[in-house]
Amino acid sequence: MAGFRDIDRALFPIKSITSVIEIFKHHLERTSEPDLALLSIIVGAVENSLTCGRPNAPLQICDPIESSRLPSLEYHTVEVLYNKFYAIMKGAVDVPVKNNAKPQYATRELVKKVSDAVWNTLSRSYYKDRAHLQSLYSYLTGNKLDCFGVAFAVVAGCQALGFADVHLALSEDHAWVVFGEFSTETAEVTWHGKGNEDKRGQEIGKGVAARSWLYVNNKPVVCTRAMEVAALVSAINPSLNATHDAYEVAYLQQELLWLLYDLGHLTKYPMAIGNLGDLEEISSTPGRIRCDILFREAISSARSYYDNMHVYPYTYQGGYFYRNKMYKEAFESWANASDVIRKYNYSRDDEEIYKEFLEIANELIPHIMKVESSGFSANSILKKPECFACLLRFYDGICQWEEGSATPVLHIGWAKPLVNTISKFDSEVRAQVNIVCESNTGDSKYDHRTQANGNTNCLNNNNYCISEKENRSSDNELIHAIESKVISEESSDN
Ligand SMILES: CC1(C)CN=C(N2CCN(c3ncnc4sc(CCF)cc34)CC2)S1
Repeated sequence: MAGFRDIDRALFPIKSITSVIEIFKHHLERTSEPDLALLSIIVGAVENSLTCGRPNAPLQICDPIESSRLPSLEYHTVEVLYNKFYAIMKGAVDVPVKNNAKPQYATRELVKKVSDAVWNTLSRSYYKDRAHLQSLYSYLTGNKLDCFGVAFAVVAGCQALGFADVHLALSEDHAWVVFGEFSTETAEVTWHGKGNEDKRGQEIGKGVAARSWLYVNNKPVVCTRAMEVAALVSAINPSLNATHDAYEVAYLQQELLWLLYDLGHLTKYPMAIGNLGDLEEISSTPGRIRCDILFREAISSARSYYDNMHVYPYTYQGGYFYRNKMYKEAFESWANASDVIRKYNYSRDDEEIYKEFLEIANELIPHIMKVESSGFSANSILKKPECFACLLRFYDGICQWEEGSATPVLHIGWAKPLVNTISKFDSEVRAQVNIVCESNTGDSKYDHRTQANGNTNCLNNNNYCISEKENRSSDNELIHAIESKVISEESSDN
């Protein structure tokens, strides 16, 4: 088999987390390209045995990493699964072999056939959002995959068939493939969300779909083979249940992410850096950079390589500040996240990021206001105009997200916490927020019609800009405008 080399064989049977890391090291450092199917089967087997295993297995008191509760993973077990995967792929596509030379680039037809091969071997009905359905181990032993897992399996299948041009493309909530001589062809290979007809085989949205956050304005993470390994490592799920993680699985994920980080394979992968930051916040690795630095690196990666069109790097950072009671900094991260989403039109495929902003606006910020207004301190954020400015920028971004969208974002549930939050700042604090107006900046999302008022709403920390024509001279008018929206909606609701 392509995947198995003597060195791999020598590392079996796998009895420890350390030997899994050795196999990844070998594939990443000493092979032309890492074998996605082999690595996914191995981590899937390890994750399965430590998170879905027998609940009352005798808890051995032992070194959790060297001789963990891991039942030893035999070479034969992995070999059988690997051969099964290869047979499914080989059977699905009779790769035309002309004068013994297989075509070197994949075609849309081939990609669709591989996607069909995976699709048609999945269980008829299962809970798609369940944990531990992301690996080829889950696919080959249980015929179950989540939506990311299907996309990954297609790329691993194309690799097994010898098509080195097929790569995984990742947005913040969807996955597809790129292929062809210049990686310019794109194809849907999996489903997205609930109750949506899948678009498998079609190229990625050019039209109105392209303006939605789901396709990140055509700035997806286009993976190399090593970044595909980073994606399968990011998809490792250490959850034992709703409240506990299997610490050996979390340790394995953290060590593998550091290995990929040191080899430079996370440089263009903001979410993987963010995942590593989350793991480091829980349990920091001695001698490694701090988690807050990692969150900053994720943001600069998104700004450098993806035109700052990704939201999650700012919500990784905002979540960290919030958990560590650094509320002023959290407001700034969330305002920066809002500056990203304002550039998009809201579409019904964007539920995940909608829920993210809803939780920030209606749970996290109100919680901060509650704790800040209970204790009296001169250092309170309620005394800081820059905090008020960040909040206005945060809300303004969501308002602009809604503007020009076919689907509304805001409803009465948003307005009450919003008014409640804004009115916690005294007028002399609010008055210190400098309201200035700037002209239209950057290419507008209103597909190049000038906006009704000819200006873009924009705001940075020390000035809040509203469109001149509306010219709300003070934010009191803003509050009255919002309150009147609340009242009018309440009356229409009754
Ligand atoms: C700030 C947060 C709420 C914390 N975790 C977040 N995520 C957890 C990890 N996520 C991811 N991490 C690595 N790679 C990918 S590719 C992808 C789209 C489906 F394929 C998601 C995702 C998604 C985002 S965002």
